Amino acid sequence: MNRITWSQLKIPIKEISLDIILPSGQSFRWRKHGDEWVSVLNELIVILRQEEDHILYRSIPSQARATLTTPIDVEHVLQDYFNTSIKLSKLYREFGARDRYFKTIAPLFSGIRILRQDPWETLCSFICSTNNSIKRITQMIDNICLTFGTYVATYDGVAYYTFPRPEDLCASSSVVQKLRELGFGYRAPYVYKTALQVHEWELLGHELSELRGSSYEKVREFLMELPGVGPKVADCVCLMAFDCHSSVPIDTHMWNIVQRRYAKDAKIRPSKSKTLSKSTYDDISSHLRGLWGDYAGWAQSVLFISELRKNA
Ligand SMILES: Nc1nc2[nH]c(O)nc2c(=O)[nH]1
Repeated sequence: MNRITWSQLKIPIKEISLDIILPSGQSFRWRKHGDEWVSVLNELIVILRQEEDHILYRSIPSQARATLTTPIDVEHVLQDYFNTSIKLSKLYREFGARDRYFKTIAPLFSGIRILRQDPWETLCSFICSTNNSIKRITQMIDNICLTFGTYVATYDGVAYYTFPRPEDLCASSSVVQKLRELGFGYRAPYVYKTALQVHEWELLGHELSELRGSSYEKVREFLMELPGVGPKVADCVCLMAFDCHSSVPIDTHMWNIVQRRYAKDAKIRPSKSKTLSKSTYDDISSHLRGLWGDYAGWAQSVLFISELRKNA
């Protein structure tokens, strides 16, 4: 019997649709149990249930933390994670006024917002995302948490773990072999070497989150120095963890949309190739940034998800 009480986060469904956002490739750690979404944030199991005018939430602290005195302000954690200070209906109106195609798509996909995720978890997850499906990435992320993370608690018969920190993933080079066994393939050494570099940077007294507030160009340049991080991975991480709201990632879904809808205006020649040259990538990305403005990455997400669902 579960006696944890529910609290309310005041945000209507048109501002946030959990059923659209949480399984759509921004985070790979949310699980649906009946009508509840469950994950781990800040070492807490967080349980969400969407209602028309608000989200109901409750949490279970990690067993290791249960005896600590300062309780975590879960409402604040969720407001931060869901970027609730950003008003989505206003953004949708602005995108619609700038872009006729967006205006036709938007009514079918309301409530799509960008999550503000932990930088390390996002970086590591998107290194795993190259040439990969959401289902497989989710499986890999489950495996890495189970093997290298710390146990939080069990809810509804499922054990939840934290996402491993960089130091957990670079303790020894045998990590690479273990990651390969967990299905990471050629991405295994990238995860290990990136963990090593980030950990060394942390030992110098830095943390990834200190890059929040830096320009998009600076954050992107930093990320692209890391093993396994190309333009698309860097742009996703910029957008979903570093507050670079104008970042526009271009993958095969976006490339398909661009060829159908934006190629003429962006002066992009159609191509059957699935891979983009650096200059085509940059041209498309900066054209869409110019079209949609400072929150271009939020508009990208609506179109990305519309294409994802079309191909599902
Ligand atoms: N909103 C977006 N989510 C994504 N997941 C993923 O793998 N790529 C993307 C993306 O471009 N946008």
